[in-house]
Amino acid sequence: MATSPATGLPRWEADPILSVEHLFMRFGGLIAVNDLSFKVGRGDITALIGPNGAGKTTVFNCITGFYKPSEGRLILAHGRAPTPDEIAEVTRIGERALVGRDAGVYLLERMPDYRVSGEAKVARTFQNIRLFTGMTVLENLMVAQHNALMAASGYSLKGLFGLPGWTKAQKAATETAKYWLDKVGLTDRADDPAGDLPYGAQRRLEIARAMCSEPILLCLDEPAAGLNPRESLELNTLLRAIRAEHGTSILLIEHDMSVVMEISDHVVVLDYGTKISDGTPRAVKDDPRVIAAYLGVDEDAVEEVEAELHIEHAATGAGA
Ligand SMILES: Nc1ncnc2c1ncn2[C@@H]1O[C@H](COP(=O)(O)OP(=O)(O)OP(=O)(O)O)[C@@H](O)[C@H]1O
Repeated sequence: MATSPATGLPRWEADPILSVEHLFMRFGGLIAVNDLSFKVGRGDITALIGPNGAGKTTVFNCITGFYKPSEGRLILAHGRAPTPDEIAEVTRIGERALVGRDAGVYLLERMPDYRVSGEAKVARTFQNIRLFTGMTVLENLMVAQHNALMAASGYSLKGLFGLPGWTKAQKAATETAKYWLDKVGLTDRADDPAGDLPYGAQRRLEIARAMCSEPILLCLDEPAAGLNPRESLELNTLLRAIRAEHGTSILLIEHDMSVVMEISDHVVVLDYGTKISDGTPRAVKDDPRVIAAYLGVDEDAVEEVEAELHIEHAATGAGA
């Protein structure tokens, strides 16, 4: 387990980059997220797991500003860990962030999605791939840097006249795009439409696109979905490299247990919107509540139930 040398505590307790506090998300009468609290350690790979409909994507949507939570606080820390006084201060004054010289505290529940990505530096990918399929692979990575390029243009016509600040920013954006193309093994496909890439390559391109915005926290919604075993292994290597070489903290939703158990430092388990377990992969795997809710459904048991259902369907003439 990754622990803090100073305190011996797990990193997510000693130095959280994200603290989710008493998060609720209600859709009419449905409570999709129910008083959820957990922490994401700086530099950790944290997995959010749970059965279908447990509320994982809703949590992501709250963190990344796509949903405004019904209740709760989402504290993102830049630089050193903020003190409780700093957190209390930004909460009290009603601002979305308090940014000092060596630290910044961002309250994500107060920010729309474009500020979460642009200011708080939280990037995400989606369960269903959302690339610009008609644009080339390289263009997808340049579009991801639109914010930086617009800032360099002074939101004016500087770009059209090729002024030095703009030209420099454009060169830097191209270099960043080339770097990530190389990292995800897509340099030779740079000029092909993104929609022509095989599925696994599109998933890697999505991660590269998210990394072009230089996030401090990368949120990945089922990055291994639809990947074959070789591609899953490559994904593990890529995520480890992102963490090791860029110090980016990673929060991922994943159903593929080989990915979760292999690369996570910390696993948080949801069931019906409530946290049922939180700890190291090993601790969570052995937790009876998790076994009961999720991991414990072994294939034999599933097959038995399915067989029974088929017999019932046949007897009643119902179902396919
Ligand atoms: N926009 C919405 N409006 C109404 N209900 C919603 C909305 N988004 C999610 N839900 C409901 O909230 C619950 C949690 O859904 P969510 O997609 O977060 O689960 P999940 O754990 O990500 O599931 P999966 O693993 O299947 O993707 C579900 O009952 C879902 O139907």
